[in-house]
Amino acid sequence: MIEAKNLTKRYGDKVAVKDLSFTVGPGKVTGFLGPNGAGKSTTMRLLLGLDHPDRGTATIDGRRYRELTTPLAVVGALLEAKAVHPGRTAYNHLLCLAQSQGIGKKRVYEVLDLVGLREVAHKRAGGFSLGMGQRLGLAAALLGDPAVLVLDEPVNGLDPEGILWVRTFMRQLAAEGRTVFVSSHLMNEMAVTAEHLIIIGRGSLIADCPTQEFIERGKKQTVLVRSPNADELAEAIARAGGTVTRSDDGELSVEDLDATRIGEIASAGGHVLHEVVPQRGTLEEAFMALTRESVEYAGTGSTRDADAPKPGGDAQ
Ligand SMILES: Nc1ncnc2c1ncn2[C@@H]1O[C@H](COP(=O)(O)OP(=O)(O)OP(=O)(O)O)[C@@H](O)[C@H]1O
Repeated sequence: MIEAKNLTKRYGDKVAVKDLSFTVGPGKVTGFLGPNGAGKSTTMRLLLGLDHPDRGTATIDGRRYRELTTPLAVVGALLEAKAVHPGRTAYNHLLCLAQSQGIGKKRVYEVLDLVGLREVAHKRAGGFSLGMGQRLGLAAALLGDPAVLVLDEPVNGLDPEGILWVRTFMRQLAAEGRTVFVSSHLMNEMAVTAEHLIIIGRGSLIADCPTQEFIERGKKQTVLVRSPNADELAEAIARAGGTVTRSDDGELSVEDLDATRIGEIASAGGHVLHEVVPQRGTLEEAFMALTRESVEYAGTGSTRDADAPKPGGDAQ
């Protein structure tokens, strides 16, 4: 279990994280989302004892990182893909980490198997692809068999096969009962990977809820209806309380009634239906709607600031 309580961190005049409180529970993947500069990396650094909060606490299983005597056995972290000496073999890299905390060789081979790197264990990590580097990072995070994993952008830059592998692996780790806390800019990816979301903007909490609930909150649900009897059907739907918008090609967009009810109305009136399709919003739409206010440099239209948000730029 991860807990942030009134976490606040300033860099000079800049408040990177502001009175942020949340908990991340076990058994599911929790996504950590926010626009550029929202404070995600700072929060993860505070959690992992790499920086100190000005106020508040960040704890893992009730203890601050620096209070952990064998941190690898409590929390595994993946912060940067290539934080490995390029001349070192995968095996030696893991062995050095393991030995620093009294973990044996057997576990090194176990984690190499877990991430599918056993065959290249004695190859230099410098020659690894990005995907192999991520696998090695995950192997390192798992060395102490921790119940908590903190992963910063684990699928960034990976090809579809690599993304699928990391997604499946994270879900598997969560299914084993671990707490998996993962930051990402890839909305579509988070929508299918994370069961729960913690969303921040300008260092403050915007949402802490199940992914599905967040998507539904972001967009009013509509149902697309096609029928050769569109006029009569539109009237019947309106009489039943639906709000109907008709497009030029005769397609109906219905709010305030669900697809089942629309099917019943059509059937009762003897109207032929060609299509009844619930239109679900995407996580990206919900995210854009809810974080618009929180984007640091919104609306400047400027390309001068490297930190400026990239609306829609994270779509896959
Ligand atoms: N060491 C630092 N010194 C000064 N300002 C910092 C430092 N680290 C972060 N900041 C500022 O704090 C804010 C939050 O940054 P942070 O990197 O935590 O955001 P983020 O959500 O991880 O963003 P991104 O998605 O772009 O990585 C930003 O405005 C950033 O410029």
